[in-house]
Amino acid sequence: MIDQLSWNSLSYTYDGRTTLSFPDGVVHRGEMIAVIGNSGSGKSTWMQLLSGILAIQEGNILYGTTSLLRKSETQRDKLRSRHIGLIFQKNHFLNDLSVQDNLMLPSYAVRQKPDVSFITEHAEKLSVSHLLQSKPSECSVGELQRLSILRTLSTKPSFILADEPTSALDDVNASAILDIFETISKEQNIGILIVTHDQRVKSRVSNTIQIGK
Ligand SMILES: Nc1ncnc2c1ncn2[C@@H]1O[C@H](COP(=O)(O)OP(=O)(O)OP(=O)(O)O)[C@@H](O)[C@H]1O
Repeated sequence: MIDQLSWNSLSYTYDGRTTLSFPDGVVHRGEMIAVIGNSGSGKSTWMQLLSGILAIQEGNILYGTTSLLRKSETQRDKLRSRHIGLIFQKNHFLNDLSVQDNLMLPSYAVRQKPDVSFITEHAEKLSVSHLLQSKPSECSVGELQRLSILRTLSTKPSFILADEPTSALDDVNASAILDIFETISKEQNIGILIVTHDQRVKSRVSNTIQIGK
């Protein structure tokens, strides 16, 4: 378990040309923050750095007191799977499998036995328990977004990094997703970082980090 995620003096250069610099930040478990920036400002790059998908070029990232600096890709993958849950804008579900089987895949990926009672209990809380035997293709966009939150929760992360989780949703569904994040952060003491250009998120978080101008 780690209590905080922090990063400092972070910058990243693509092809020796485009240099992106990021403001320093720290997020604690139980907090919910927004990372806001215009298109092209570097939000995806920042998210990939924080989650260890990209290697650090400049600066440092700490999971608790463990630095990602000079860690191999395999070491970063391990740290990510232990501490971080990722939610992407496009939900990647396998349509040949039931929703429930999809929800169990992350546990198999880290060689753990899926916690079926956790999935059942949280499916109830997220109002998706009636979908567990359905195919992902039979679910709505809002339902898939709630299912992807459940899939991430099943790995019991300390922090969740969510990429534009509300941008494709109408006001009602966006508000429902933000309600769920708020409950998760409080009840399960998870730090939630929402990467977005959706201004609706700003009023719902305790802190906003602006990337770019
Ligand atoms: N693989 C890459 N190679 C070269 N340049 C890249 C690469 N990925 C991103 N960039 C550049 O880095 C800058 C930031 O891109 P990034 O995708 O991080 O921004 P973003 O804020 O997530 O944008 P959006 O909101 O449009 O998804 C852009 O100018 C982009 O063209």
